[in-house]
Amino acid sequence: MSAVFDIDVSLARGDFRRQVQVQSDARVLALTGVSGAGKTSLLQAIAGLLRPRAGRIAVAGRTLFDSAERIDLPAHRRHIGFVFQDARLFPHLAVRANLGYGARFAKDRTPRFAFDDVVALLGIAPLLARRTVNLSGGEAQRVAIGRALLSQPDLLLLDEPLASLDQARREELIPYLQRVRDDSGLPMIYVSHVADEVRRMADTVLALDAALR
Ligand SMILES: Nc1ncnc2c1ncn2[C@@H]1O[C@H](COP(=O)(O)OP(=O)(O)OP(=O)(O)O)[C@@H](O)[C@H]1O
Repeated sequence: MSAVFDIDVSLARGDFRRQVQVQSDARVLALTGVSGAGKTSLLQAIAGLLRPRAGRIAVAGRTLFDSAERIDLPAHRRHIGFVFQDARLFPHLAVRANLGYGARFAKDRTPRFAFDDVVALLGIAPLLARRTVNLSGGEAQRVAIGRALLSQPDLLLLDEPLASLDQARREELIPYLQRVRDDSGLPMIYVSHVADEVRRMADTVLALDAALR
C-alpha cells in the first residue's frame, strides 16, 4: 500500500528552487515554514497550477504528476479543493450560486458531499440568499470551504485559511475546519505559520526549512 502523501519534487519559480520530499500516512498534514519556504508553491504543484521541474506527486494512491512516466494530469482532472487565505468568492453571485459553482466541476463525479449536508456542516443555511459582499470574513471562508467540498474533491488543500481573520473570527472558524476534517474523511494539507492552529488541525507536521537558492 502506498503512502497517503507520496511526493518527491523539485520546484522552480523565478530564481526560487527547492526539493520537497514527503512520505506520510497521515490523513491531515500540516505544512509550516518561514515565508518564502515554498509552501504555497508546493500546494500549487499538487493542484496542477505550477509545473514541477521533475519528480512525482501521488496522493491516496493516485499519481497526479510523474515526470519519468510523463504523467501530468490537468488541474481539473486532479479533483482537488483549494481554500485560499481570502475566500475569493464571486462578488456578483449570491452564496447559493457560489456554492453551485463548485458543483459545476463535479458533473461527472459520484457526489460524496450533498448540498444540504455541506450547508448544515458549515452552518451556512441562513446565508444562502445573501450577497457575498456583505459577508464577514469568517462567513465568507465557510462558504469558500463549502464551495470546495461541493466540487467533490479527493483532496483538500487549505492555504492559511485563517490568516486574513482577526483572533475572534479565527476561534469561530476553527471548529468548522475541525468538523470538515472529521466528517469529510478527505486527505488534507493545511498550511499555517501558527503553532497552536497546526496542533489543533493536524497530527503530523511537515516543516519546510528556508529554501536554498
Ligand atoms: N510568480 C512568481 N514568480 C517568481 N517567483 C515567485 C512567484 N511566486 C512566488 N515566487 C517566489 O517563490 C518563493 C516561494 O514562494 P511561496 O509563496 O511558495 O512561499 P510560501 O512559503 O508560501 O511563503 P508565504 O508564507 O509568504 O506565503 C519565494 O521566494 C517567492 O518570492
